[in-house]
Amino acid sequence: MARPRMPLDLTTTFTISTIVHLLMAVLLGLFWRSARRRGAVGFGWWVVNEAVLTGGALMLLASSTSLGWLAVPASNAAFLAGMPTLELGLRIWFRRRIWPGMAWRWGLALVGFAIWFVVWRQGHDYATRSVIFTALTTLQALLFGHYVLTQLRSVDRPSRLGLGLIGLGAALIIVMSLWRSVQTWPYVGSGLPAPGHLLAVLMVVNIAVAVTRVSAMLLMLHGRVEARLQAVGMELERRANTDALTGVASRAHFEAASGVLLNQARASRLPACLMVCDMDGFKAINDQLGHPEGDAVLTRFAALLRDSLRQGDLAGRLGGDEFAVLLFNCSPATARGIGERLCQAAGAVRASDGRAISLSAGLAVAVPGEAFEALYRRADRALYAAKAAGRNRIVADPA
Ligand SMILES: Nc1nc2c(ncn2[C@@H]2O[C@H](COP(=O)(O)OP(=O)(O)OP(=O)(O)O)[C@@H](O)[C@H]2O)c(=O)[nH]1
Repeated sequence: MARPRMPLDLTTTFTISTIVHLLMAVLLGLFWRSARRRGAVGFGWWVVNEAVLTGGALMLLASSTSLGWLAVPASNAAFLAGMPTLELGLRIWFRRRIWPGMAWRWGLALVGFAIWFVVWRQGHDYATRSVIFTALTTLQALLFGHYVLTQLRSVDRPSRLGLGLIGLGAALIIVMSLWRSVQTWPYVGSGLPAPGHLLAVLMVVNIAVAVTRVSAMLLMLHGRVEARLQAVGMELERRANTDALTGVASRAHFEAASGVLLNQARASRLPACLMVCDMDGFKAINDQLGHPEGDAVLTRFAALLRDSLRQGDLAGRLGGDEFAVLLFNCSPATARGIGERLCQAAGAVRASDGRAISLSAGLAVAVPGEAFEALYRRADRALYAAKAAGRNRIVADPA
């Protein structure tokens, strides 16, 4: 058989390979430093993965030196460990179980290496070892690709995009390994070196896979950071909208949301009422039993208020012991009934010394097109009328 032309020799191939993996490892390492602060657990394993592959490529370079006896098996071990390390990173990243799924992966890497080692020790040539190696890599890539596919369903964009890219990398490895086997097969047992065009294509695919994988990881990291920022934003919004002590709407949120509900009521010609209520003699609870007990009574009352409302109604704390409820799609008669039941139920809220609380409430029915401020003024006037009439009652604004 004629010796084929060699456009690319082994040393150049391994040198390029080492540089590519080293660059990727450094790039990922830099991102990892910032990702760690944001809690991107698992990302570090991808840096390790790239470092292992760099080590593998470096040892391949050294295989033509006197260190060859150590470098050749060590580099093959590194490449066989590459795929399971990447999957380990993914599993930690997505907080998935590591065992028993990983046992198969590491088992295959170990057994595969043992087979390759025996073949190498028996003195078989490069082409024979290469065919065995590509068969093992194909199997590893198939298992890894299957894992990536099972994860695709359970993650959101852009993690899905990242996983898709990683899956593409695995598919590239499978196609390449099969092609490499077909190309190398005629040389098995011939003792000839690998054909040059094979090395060139391998190199290009190697670079493509490395770049694909690193881009995928960065994309996924970006997705994680975005998701965290979104969660933090939502939490901040929730805190701003909620009264910290009682858990009902804060004053600002109650006013804004009431404005929206009143507009909706007007547009759909539905009745809406505002009820403002204030505990009677609350100051005495604070003065006699202490501020913390006052807080506890406020919290208990707010829970009762939330439980007494229908879906679609809005409860808020306007300040101190004053609460308000916007009753949406609620007739004046129903609103009055709700208010009376609430005043009655308030008696079940007791302070630590056993005293029951009572409630005064003012009710105003929204005039279509009326602004929240005007409606509130009328409900507040009714509340004062309830206080003036002896407390523990509900008074409706006559307008
Ligand atoms: N424990 C507690 N007390 C508060 C809080 N905010 C305001 N207060 C107190 O609540 C009390 C409100 O008292 P008022 O509603 O004016 O008076 P009251 O004793 O309920 O009397 P009437 O409303 O006239 O029946 C004041 O003493 C405030 O200091 C709070 O977050 N926690």
